Amino acid sequence: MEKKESVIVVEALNKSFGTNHVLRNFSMTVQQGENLVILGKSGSGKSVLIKCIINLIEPDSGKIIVLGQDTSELDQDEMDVLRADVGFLFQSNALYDSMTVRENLEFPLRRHWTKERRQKGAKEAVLEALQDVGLSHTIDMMPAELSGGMRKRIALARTLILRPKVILYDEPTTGLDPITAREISQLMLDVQKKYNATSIIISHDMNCIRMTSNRVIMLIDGYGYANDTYDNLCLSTDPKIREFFD
Ligand SMILES: Nc1ncnc2c1ncn2[C@@H]1O[C@H](COP(=O)(O)OP(=O)(O)OP(=O)(O)O)[C@@H](O)[C@H]1O
Repeated sequence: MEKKESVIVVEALNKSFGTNHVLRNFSMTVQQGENLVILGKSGSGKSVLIKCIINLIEPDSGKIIVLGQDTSELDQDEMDVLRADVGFLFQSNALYDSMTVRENLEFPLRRHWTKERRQKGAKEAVLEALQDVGLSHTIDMMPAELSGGMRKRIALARTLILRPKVILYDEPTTGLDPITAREISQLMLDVQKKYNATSIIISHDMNCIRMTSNRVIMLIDGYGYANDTYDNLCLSTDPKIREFFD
């Protein structure tokens, strides 16, 4: 089998808040081009894990390597550079309501691109990102004029505009109707294919997980309880796993 590069490595991660031991010796590896789903009950520590990976929360112990760099060794500037390679799709979408779609998409370029690069490439970058999510016609619209599914697509376009090597999806289909949720899942697959991006997806939506995952890690009591494909987990008779699939 082809040996792929590890894009994210988490080793023996521990994180507690007082007596609440959220992550206990948690380890995982995400390979280049892979869509990895983290599945766990509410409060199981999925968001804490993602926040540790992008250094928004400091772990108590353990090691996190993102794109070959040990995040604990990076200063603020180096972390900012790394964050440009790690796109985050927030559950809330986090679009700016007072800006048009175009301005929302230009926003990350202001922070991460030089002025010269912006002047040369911003227009094309916005157009391509909108094309990727099938919403070129919304360029001059305001977020309030868009449906929930369209806002999610625009938020994804804004994530894609910096061509991230890694995309972190936080419950990408929550709050959407089943048909729109399916369209977003398909779009996530299209993005994986087009950009060969590596993704971590936090989700409870079993349809989304079935469609998008190459592998699923189940986070239970702070441990990586199971680590397998959706299809294999589906066949498991373990009651803790069945809880999610029945
Ligand atoms: N900054 C914080 N301070 C104290 N406790 C926190 C903090 N952030 C998270 N926690 C606690 O860590 C635990 C895991 O929270 P987390 O948000 O990671 O859960 P989750 O699996 O993402 O849940 P959900 O699916 O509901 O979003 C919870 O008990 C939460 O109260």
